[in-house]
Amino acid sequence: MADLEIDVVVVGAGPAGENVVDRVVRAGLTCAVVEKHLAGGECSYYACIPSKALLRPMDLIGEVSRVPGLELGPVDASAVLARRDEAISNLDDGGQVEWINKLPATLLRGNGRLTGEREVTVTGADGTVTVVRARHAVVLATGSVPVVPPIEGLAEAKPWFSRDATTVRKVPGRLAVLGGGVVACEMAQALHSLGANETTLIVRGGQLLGRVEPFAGELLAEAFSKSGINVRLNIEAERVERAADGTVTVHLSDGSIVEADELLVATGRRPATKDLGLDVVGLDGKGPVEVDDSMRVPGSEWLYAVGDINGRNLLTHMGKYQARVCGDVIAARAKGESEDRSALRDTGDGYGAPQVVFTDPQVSAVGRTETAARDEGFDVRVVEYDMANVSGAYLLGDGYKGRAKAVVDERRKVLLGVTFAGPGVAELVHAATIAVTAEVPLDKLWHAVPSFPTVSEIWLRLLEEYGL
Ligand SMILES: Cc1cc2nc3c(=O)[nH]c(=O)nc-3n(C[C@H](O)[C@H](O)[C@H](O)COP(=O)(O)OP(=O)(O)OC[C@H]3O[C@@H](n4cnc5c(N)ncnc54)[C@H](O)[C@@H]3O)c2cc1C
Ligand SMILES: NC(=O)c1ccc[n+]([C@@H]2O[C@H](COP(=O)([O-])OP(=O)(O)OC[C@H]3O[C@@H](n4cnc5c(N)ncnc54)[C@H](O)[C@@H]3O)[C@@H](O)[C@H]2O)c1
Repeated sequence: MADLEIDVVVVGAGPAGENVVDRVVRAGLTCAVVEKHLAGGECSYYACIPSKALLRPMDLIGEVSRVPGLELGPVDASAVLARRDEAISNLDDGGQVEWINKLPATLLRGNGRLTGEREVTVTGADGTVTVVRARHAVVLATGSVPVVPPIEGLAEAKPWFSRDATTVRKVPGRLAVLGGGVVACEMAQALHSLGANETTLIVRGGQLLGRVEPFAGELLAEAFSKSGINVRLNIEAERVERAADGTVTVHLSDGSIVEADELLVATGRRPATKDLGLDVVGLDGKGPVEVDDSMRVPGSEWLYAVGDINGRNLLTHMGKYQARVCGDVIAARAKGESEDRSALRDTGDGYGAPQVVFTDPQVSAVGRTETAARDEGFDVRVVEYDMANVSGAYLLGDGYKGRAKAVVDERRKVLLGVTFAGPGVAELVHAATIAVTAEVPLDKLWHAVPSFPTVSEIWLRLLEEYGL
């Protein structure tokens, strides 16, 4: 016998979970959301928001240093950390709780676990157990957790993970970072700008940001080295130890060592499926929870998964997009409505989600890289352009360095992917997202005239390079 019967139960109140709640309640269904920590999830308190708050001063330092006549004062790290604290509401989720209550939806504090068909058992911090039964759907939105690589001595050395870096109280003078992906690059640069004077990245692969076009990683590596961040490529960490005085020593595969006050491990994330009761639906919980394009677990009539847990794209905006699809699908199915609407299927993940890396230079990209497009068998043509030659970019500051690359499907004359690297390119990517997802033919794109003198004139230059 359930303690609570409700239309929809969502496990995890991160951005993905909260958006499902929003959509199903708007559609007139009742909903309970289970959260074991803070309503708002990783993104609001430990990931996107604090990291971007810590990166913003570095962005401005870059801007100011590129314009003659402006003077850069010393960075007051404590003021930056205070603004970060404000941005994460001092780890208080009161605002989110109020929002959930107002929807209205029911927030159940505690650990959620599948315990039967359409059934979630919530165990509160005080041991209280509540059994909730969903009439229509259970949605898993528990996010992801950092991967801990199997390196000798690593766990004993008590390394930092992304949460420690984003909620930092005292910036370490010497920082070692394991990994060369997004978290590693963003947090290395943020902490370096706030006083981590000796920062070293230990990167297994041959480039930073291994999933984007190589030129973007190269531009970033160049900027890192110019600012004094040490990048060690093609190298493995073999052993880690922490001495009594707190110094962490990382022993590398070439016999050298890196000494630091803290070691940040940023080697990817895995879906948060531990103790979620996935065996109830015959899943082993070893990888992401696979879903179809309606976000439902194949073979189940009632179980859905959105956000990081399904492994499609570990990005807040894509988790929220999946949540909109999922919430609307659940509502349509509950009401017996037709599902013949494009908004009821996730196609956005398939095109390749847009992503911005908030480093200096920023990197923004959408769609396929050249390599991915070729591997998929497209008839590819590539155009590239040096963004320093765009008037709008030149006016942003002296020595502007940036590059853009477009991957064209020659058969259909549409864009398959676009990548920008350079200061301020975050805001360029949405135009690219529209062009790529809407498959705008290049000869139509030609008539979308960018304003002068904006950096957006890069679009004109790319099309001219193409031959229009
Ligand atoms: C340092 C860092 C920076 C990032 N920056 C960006 C960025 O700038 N832009 C971007 O798009 N993405 C960014 N990301 C990725 C982004 O944070 C995630 O994609 C996003 O948080 C995923 O949302 P989610 O709702 O799936 O999961 P989460 O945000 O992880 O939320 C899951 C929630 O479920 C709860 N939960 C877990 N298990 C249970 C359970 N059994 N019972 C009850 N509750 C449970 C958790 O406590 C949590 O609140 C960043 C990630 C990191 C690590
Ligand atoms: N601005 C943003 O949108 C943003 C910012 C931060 C994080 N995120 C998301 O969070 C997710 C996690 O980020 P991340 O940087 O942890 O993962 P990632 O997958 O981007 O990078 C992981 C890095 O660790 C390396 N690595 C993996 N195993 C290793 C090992 N055993 N030893 C040494 N190196 C190893 C990889 O080669 C890679 O360089 C990403 O998928 C990203 O989408 C997004």
